[in-house]
Amino acid sequence: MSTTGLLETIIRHVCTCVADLGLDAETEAALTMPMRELHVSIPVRMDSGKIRVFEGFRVQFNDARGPTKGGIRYHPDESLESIRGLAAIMTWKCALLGLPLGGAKGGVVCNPKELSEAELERLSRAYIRAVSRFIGPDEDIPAPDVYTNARVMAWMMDEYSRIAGRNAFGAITGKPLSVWGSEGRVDATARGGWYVVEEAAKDAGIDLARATVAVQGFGNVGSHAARLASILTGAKVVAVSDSQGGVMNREGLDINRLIEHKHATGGVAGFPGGRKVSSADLLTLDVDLLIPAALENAVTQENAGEVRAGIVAEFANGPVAVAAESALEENGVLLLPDILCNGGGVVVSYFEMVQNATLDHWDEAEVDRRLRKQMKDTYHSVHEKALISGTSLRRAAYSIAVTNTLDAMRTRGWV
Ligand SMILES: NC(=O)C1=CN([C@@H]2O[C@H](COP(=O)(O)OP(=O)(O)OC[C@H]3O[C@@H](n4cnc5c(N)ncnc54)[C@H](O)[C@@H]3O)[C@@H](O)[C@H]2O)C=CC1
Ligand SMILES: O=C(O)CCC(=O)C(=O)O
Repeated sequence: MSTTGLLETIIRHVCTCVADLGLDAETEAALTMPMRELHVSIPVRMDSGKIRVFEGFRVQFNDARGPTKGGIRYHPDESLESIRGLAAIMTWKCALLGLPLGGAKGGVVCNPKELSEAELERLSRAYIRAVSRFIGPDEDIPAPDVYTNARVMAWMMDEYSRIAGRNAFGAITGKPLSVWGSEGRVDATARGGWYVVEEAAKDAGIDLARATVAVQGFGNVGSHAARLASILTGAKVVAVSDSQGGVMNREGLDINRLIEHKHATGGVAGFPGGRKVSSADLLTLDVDLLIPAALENAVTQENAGEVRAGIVAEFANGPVAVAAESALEENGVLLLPDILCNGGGVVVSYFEMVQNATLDHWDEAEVDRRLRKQMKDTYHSVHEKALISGTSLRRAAYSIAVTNTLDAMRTRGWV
């Protein structure tokens, strides 16, 4: 899965809106250029005693609607270009969901699987030192993304607090509960995605209780998506994969046992309750619902024609390349766009910010009630817009997001 081309994809989506809304070239430039980019070198002392210098990024794409928000990725193939694209996605996601936030994303070029726990902690703290002047509860609030988690967020919050000289819990979200993370953040992206899928399936006349599901990616988003499938909807997960390989079982996979297997062995491959399937073949299995929950560009022009699922729900960011969309559309595949479908993570991150700012703590039922309403309401506003304008859900979602952002930019006198 290539991470290149993501920004071009997002720019194409925005430019379609610019044309739909009849905007001029200067406004298009203001909507497609990142506001600020940090490109940092991060020296870290390794366990061997030697210094290794890592490359890191933080892109703050647009803050017209509020402080910028978005995760931090640790990945060997990370690049400024892909972080730009992901920061742009965050801008449109927050605007679509009506959050008082702009969009950002960060990344470090590294392979966390090759780092010891102590090296990972030193790297995470050093990254925060490198970007600390540009982030903060009122400026830009990082969160977890690919190959980072609540543990990493705790180190980052602690390092930021040391620099600030005070407890700054609200500087980072996705933290552990002991340092005022929010209930429900850990599975919020997957849960929010299912709330969108539930509504879309109803509108499409699909009975999820009889549906089969394939999930690509078995990390935070993918494993919770697989676990919640039967709990929330009764749907049966028949295939999952991660970076090491995949497993399938037409009778349904036992997801709790699969999670145990992944903890014990490091991957889903070799799970005794199913047979082998490659991550690429999983995408074209005969299932009702395909959930790409790994990296960008999983569905491309090359394999889009072979996708047999009736619904593709983008739980990952940018998993369907722009060039693949027409083939999916021609085959009648209903595509649920990322800025709608995976917004549950940032919604509960926003709830975490609100709780931190007001020294409050909401219970899990309260978080879930608010998340469910926000996701379902947003789906319906996108669906209604798509019906009225006769466009895809993606185009309708971008239209709402760009209009909301543009309203703030115009009101502030930027364009
Ligand atoms: N964590 C969050 O709250 C949110 C994450 N996302 C997006 O969801 C996606 C997944 O993120 P997380 O689950 O947080 O990351 P993660 O690091 O927890 O999991 C990533 C998973 O993808 C797998 N993977 C990597 N390459 C693969 C390949 N070629 N084939 C199959 N699986 C592969 C990894 O093995 C791992 O299981 C990303 O696009 C991320 O940006 C979106 C919204 C929020
Ligand atoms: O929770 C957050 O603030 C950001 C989540 C994120 O990175 C994403 O939605 O892609």
